Amino acid sequence: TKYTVGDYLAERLVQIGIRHHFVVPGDYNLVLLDKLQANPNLTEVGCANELNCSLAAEGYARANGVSACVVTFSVGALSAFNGTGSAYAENLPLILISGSPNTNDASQFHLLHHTLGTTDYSYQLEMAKKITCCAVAIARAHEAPRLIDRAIRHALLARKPCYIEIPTNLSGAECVRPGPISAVTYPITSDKAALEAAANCAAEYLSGKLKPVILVGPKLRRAGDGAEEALLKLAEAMGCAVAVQPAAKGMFPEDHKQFVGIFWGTVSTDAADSIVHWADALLCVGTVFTDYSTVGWTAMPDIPLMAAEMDHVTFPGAHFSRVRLGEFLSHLATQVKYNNSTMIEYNHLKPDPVLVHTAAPGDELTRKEISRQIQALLGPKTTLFVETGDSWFNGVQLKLPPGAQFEIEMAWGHIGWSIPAAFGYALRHPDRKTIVMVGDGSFQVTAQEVSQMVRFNLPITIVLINNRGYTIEVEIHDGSYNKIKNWNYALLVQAFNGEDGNAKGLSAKTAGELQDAIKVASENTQGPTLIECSIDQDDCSRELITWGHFVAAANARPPRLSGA
Ligand SMILES: C/C(NCc1cnc(C)nc1N)=C(/S)[C@H](O)COP(=O)(O)OP(=O)(O)O
Ligand SMILES: [Mg+2]
Repeated sequence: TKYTVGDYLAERLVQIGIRHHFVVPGDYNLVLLDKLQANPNLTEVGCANELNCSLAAEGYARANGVSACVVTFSVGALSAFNGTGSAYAENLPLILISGSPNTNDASQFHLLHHTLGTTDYSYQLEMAKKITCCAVAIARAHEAPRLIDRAIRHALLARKPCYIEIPTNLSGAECVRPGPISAVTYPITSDKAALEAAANCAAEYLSGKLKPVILVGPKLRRAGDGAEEALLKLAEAMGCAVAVQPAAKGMFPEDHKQFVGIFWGTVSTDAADSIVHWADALLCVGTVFTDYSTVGWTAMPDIPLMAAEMDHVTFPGAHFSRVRLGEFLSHLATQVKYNNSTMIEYNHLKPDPVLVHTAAPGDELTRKEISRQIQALLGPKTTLFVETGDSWFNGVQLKLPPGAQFEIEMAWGHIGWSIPAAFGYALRHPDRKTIVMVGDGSFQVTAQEVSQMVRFNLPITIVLINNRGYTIEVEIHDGSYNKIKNWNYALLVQAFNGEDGNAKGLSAKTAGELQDAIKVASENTQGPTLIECSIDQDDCSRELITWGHFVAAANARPPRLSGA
């Protein structure tokens, strides 16, 4: 049989480490789906809609490093653009692949289904260019190898999504076999001279400081190439305090003696903000300072920052290009002087462990009791997904034991992300126990994907916190729009079982009922277990209220008058 464009794409996806591809079929991509399915190393994963499909691919990329989402033209792709936006904001190489019209239609001025009803079908590619690092449309089969390789290479290098558009009559067209995958995957290494100079200059800069602190951000993990291990080496070579941004929780071991907590301004944990504000040098590694991570700009560090990024390093008086993060951190670790002044100070100021109250079984369920019981679930093989909402704050406060992982979507912040994303992640990590903390409002956005967890028998535990509405929004700015129709969430999940599923849907109103439900969940190894936890609608974290206050203030800044 002939080797085709679809076979080429399938082989490239497998060569870069993809084993599952997320799809919603449509008549523009059916031949392509056949070709992908024909590759024995790919498992096709159907999703209920393209928003969830793209978010499942986003979650898969967190586990696998790269992912693929295959949709049909326009009606599919425009929804998948949302998960693609998430991959862009969260620095994940998601490969968005869309079927498109037959190559003969444009020149015949045909009006087509699934389009805007004009004869110009180029709008999708133009839109994709804005939300990916590389967007290509294959017009003739012989261009496919060059364009597919280019898009995938850009995505892997930039840790950003890419877009590949394949006309419905080209997926089955003849194509040559791919060349060595190294041409697509080989990274751009540091320039040797720049690496040397950057490490020496940085060591010099730090040696002139009395109180250096390391602040870890979410791009540390996204940089790959051993950056997390290199950071550990550097931290131990310096002996300084290491604080972590909320979106980077889990990227530095929380049982490490130099871990000083999550730095999130006035809603930091473990007084991390005190030691960050005490520092006279802040080595920011892969950090992202947004309005949300700086609590409405109230927590923007006020000293000049030293920033080690994925491919460059800057600090007062210096900039070094083409210096890869992992290599830079490793090299700097051999040059820096030991200076544990910030750990000495931190050990004076760190707060004593707080006594966590254990509710009696008959006590009405509270947010704190839910957190206490989830804390007890965390272990070396667990991964906790925390959804946008008060789950961010409740999740960030939890302590990660060695090996426990944490996933949050704090840059894009699409409510509902956690359900499809946890599904995609768990497919790639069947060896781990995936737990989701999700609010009622978020769950309503993407609930359908629980049915894929059923289909793939994934024992994901979903802790649904039902506080009757959009509480985070209530705290930022309340209104009638923050009320939602309540569902019977436990019953809904049982409905997803159809005639053969193993999902369990439970509800808990007391501490004892939650304890019992968690036991059922831990024993349900053949499917997802959703536990609906009802709490008072005003039972939210103090951090949410404080953070919401400052974010609302930042949103309310008056427009700058022209010329003012
Ligand atoms: C509506 C919205 N954000 C606005 C928003 C709207 N649409 C999308 C896709 N993403 C968003 N973040 C948010 S955070 C809700 O409070 C979430 O409610 P819920 O899941 O119930 O969590 P909490 O009750 O803890 O807030
Ligand atoms: Mg809610």
